[in-house]
Amino acid sequence: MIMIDKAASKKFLPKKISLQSPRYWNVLNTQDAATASPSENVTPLKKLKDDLSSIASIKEVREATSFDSNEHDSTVSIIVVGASGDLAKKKIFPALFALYYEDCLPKHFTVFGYARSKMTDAELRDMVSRTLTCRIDKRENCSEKMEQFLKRCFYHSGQYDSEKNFAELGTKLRDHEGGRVSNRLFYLSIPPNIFTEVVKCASNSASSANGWTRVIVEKPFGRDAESSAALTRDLKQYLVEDQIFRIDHYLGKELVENLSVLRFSNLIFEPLWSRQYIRNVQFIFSEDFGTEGRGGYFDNYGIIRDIMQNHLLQILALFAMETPVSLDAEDVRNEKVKVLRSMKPLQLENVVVGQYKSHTKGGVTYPAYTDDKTVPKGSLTPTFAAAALFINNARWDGVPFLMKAGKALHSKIAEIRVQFRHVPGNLFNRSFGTDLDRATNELVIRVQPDEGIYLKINNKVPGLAMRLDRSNLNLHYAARYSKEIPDAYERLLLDAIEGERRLFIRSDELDAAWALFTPVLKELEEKKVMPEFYPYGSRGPVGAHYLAARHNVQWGDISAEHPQV
Ligand SMILES: NC(=O)C1=CN([C@@H]2O[C@H](COP(=O)(O)OP(=O)(O)OC[C@H]3O[C@@H](n4cnc5c(N)ncnc54)[C@H](OP(=O)(O)O)[C@@H]3O)[C@@H](O)[C@H]2O)C=CC1
Ligand SMILES: O=C1O[C@H](COP(=O)(O)O)[C@@H](O)[C@H](O)[C@H]1O
Repeated sequence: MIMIDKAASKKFLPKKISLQSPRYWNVLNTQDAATASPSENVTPLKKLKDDLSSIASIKEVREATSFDSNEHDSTVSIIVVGASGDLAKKKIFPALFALYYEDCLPKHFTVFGYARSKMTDAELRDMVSRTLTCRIDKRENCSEKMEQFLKRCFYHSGQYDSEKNFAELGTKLRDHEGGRVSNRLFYLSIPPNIFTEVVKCASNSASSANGWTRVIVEKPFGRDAESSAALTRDLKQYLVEDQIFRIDHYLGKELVENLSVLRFSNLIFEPLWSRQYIRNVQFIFSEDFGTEGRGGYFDNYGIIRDIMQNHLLQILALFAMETPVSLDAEDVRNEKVKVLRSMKPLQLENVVVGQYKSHTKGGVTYPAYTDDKTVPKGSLTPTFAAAALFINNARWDGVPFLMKAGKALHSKIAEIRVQFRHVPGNLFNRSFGTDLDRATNELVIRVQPDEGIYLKINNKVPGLAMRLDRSNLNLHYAARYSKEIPDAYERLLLDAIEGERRLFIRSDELDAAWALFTPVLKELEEKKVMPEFYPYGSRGPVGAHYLAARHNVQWGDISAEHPQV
């Protein structure tokens, strides 16, 4: 067995990139940055911007600023393991094409699909071509670019536990690398029960001999603290932590990435970001479709593992963390871990679970969760959950952090709602009638769809009377920015290629996340807690409102009107 040479792999571990990445520098080359006010902090970057002022595309910036003098002599091979599957078709190949389209991929790159299905290169290209679209705002040379991209895509059929098949893949990769320094990124887009065998075969028989080898691991990372720790232990027989890129695609979403910018580069928010001014924070995820087609996977996990333990908890950690020492991956992840480890153990009494049932509306009958043939009859798996969490630290003591996630609800939305405290001794109390709660400020960060940030403020209605209403200071992305927002997988794939780990989950973060949810998940299962049934397409179980009310909270999305321009 050829173990990964840890010394060698360390040697090829990437440089610290973070804000040093040319991609991040390029931000300052945009029209918006040109309007940034001068400050000491900006000076070195401004200088860089000036130096780069004649450079137009991201690719040119990458080339002009490359730290790596060997970049032109090195190759990157991206191996999509499970290439015949849903995620590969839906997200990974389209994201790779988008990066190619934007000239963000290295000069020498190759994409290899790997799966058991028999396919020729041409058949893979045909499959991939059906999934590709061009940017809405930039359709020039689209078909030409697609053709060029597809020429870089290849396929190798093999078993997931066959070192021989991976060695064959390795040989093909070597042929394509043509003697250059070889860097290899394996994307495990396969069911989790085969992660370890694939990593074993890939590392033993197809890892790079002279460059880096990285592995992107899709969720789920286990289904509780023990299985997650076992998975990490198993992977670490073949990889060092720095080679493992645990993906949580919510961290790649534009508005989630913007959270730190909003907090740490605007003086007006950070001083308010604590128990002193914030009454509660809400993390809301809802989908207007059920688990159709994924019931088999979902029934073993449920909504708490599928959405809360990872996507929503990651957002919470970013929201609540202290200011990191820097934006380097380790500094940011250190702060996130501290938040997760400061959380009060989640009690069953602070959790509500639900499951959707069939509902007929406008002559259309929508199925119940258990109507899916891949779901066992009588399954108690929650398709909805709400939870009240608390952070036992000086900044957040006593502030309820509410989460709500559900499938087959009335809308598709993901948002963060920050409800501020009442204005003490408010002079305008009488102008609001009796519902003072409605007069508190609320900051809404709409992660998707129709990205935006708006702040609900009280405002005088123009006229001779002293009448107040609630209005929105509204940053609506579609109106403000003409550029299309990249898909989360684009950002994360590019980060993995560049060795930027900030948006990937470190093993101690994962342990802390599971430590928080595992006891309550076990209790739900052991006690066979009955989910509250809610009709497909509804707003979910009323239990979620009682839970919020017990913590003096009203869900902000209930009466929400979503402002646009
Ligand atoms: N689909 C999605 O939207 C999301 C998926 N994920 C995660 O990404 C990974 C891939 O997801 P997805 O593409 O939906 O998965 P699929 O079920 O489509 O599986 C991907 C490929 O793996 C192979 N495969 C499937 N089942 C097995 C099995 N039991 N044993 C061995 N090989 C198998 C198949 O390829 P072949 O038969 O050709 O070898 C299949 O095409 C999973 O870990 C999933 O949890 C995460 C977030 C969202
Ligand atoms: O990880 C998952 O995310 C999707 C939702 O992702 P989005 O980017 O479309 O919001 C969810 O549907 C799926 O159940 C879950 O596994």
